[in-house]
Amino acid sequence: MIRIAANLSTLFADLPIEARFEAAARAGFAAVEMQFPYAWPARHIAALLAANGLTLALINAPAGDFARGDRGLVLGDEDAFRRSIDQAIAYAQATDCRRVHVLIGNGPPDAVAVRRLREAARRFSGHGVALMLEALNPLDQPGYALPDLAAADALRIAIGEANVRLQLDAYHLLRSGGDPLAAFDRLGGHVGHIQIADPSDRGEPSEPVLFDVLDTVAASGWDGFVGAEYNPRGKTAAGLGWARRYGVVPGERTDG
Ligand SMILES: O=C(O)[C@@H](O)C(=O)CO
Ligand SMILES: [Mg+2]
Repeated sequence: MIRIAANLSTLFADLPIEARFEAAARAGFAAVEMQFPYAWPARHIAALLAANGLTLALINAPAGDFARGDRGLVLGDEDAFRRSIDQAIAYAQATDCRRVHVLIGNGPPDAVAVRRLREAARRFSGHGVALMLEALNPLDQPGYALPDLAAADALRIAIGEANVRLQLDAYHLLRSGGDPLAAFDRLGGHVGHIQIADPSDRGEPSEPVLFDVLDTVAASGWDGFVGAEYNPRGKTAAGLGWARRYGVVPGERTDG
């Protein structure tokens, strides 16, 4: 059975953080992910996970000031990047989270970026954490270092550490004309996390290709999590019908 994780930065986002965890558990999720948990102490997040019987599948490392246009710290000041990795490790340890997405920044990843990411991956490895690389589509995120999965995979290979994995976000791929099924077929062995949203408006999954992706991934025996990283068109709980066939059913939780 495929494991769907509620992205608590986008789902139930109208609720205070404590209520988001409760609502995810009540809706039938056994796992959650968070883009940036850093506004809350790590021990608070850990307590919310424990109280609601949830696994934290993925967090992002701090990526700078999103509102100002930052999309990662790898290409910037070395100390700021190191501090972001320190903070990500502290949160991953406190919450037993095994995947940390490191956003790169705007501009092509150069040799310095490769070296910094290799050091970060080695540090993550000591804590049982995988370093995730995700492509962000150029329509929404012009200038981002990894505009497609091929660029993310090239960077993975250049870094050359076994715990560097791809984060296949079907929304980003579809939005820029990519084919997530072909991508999974080609690179599935290196994919450590998947995310979905409808390509039309980043809302609830409705395009048939997304269900083809989920069914193909489930049939393949791939054992990661699929993050529901979308912006609900209405109340989150009312839009979760799509997830029932993947085991997200109120009152019928399976283990994350
Ligand atoms: O798809 C996205 O935008 C996210 O997965 C992300 O981590 C950047 O915030
Ligand atoms: Mg994503």
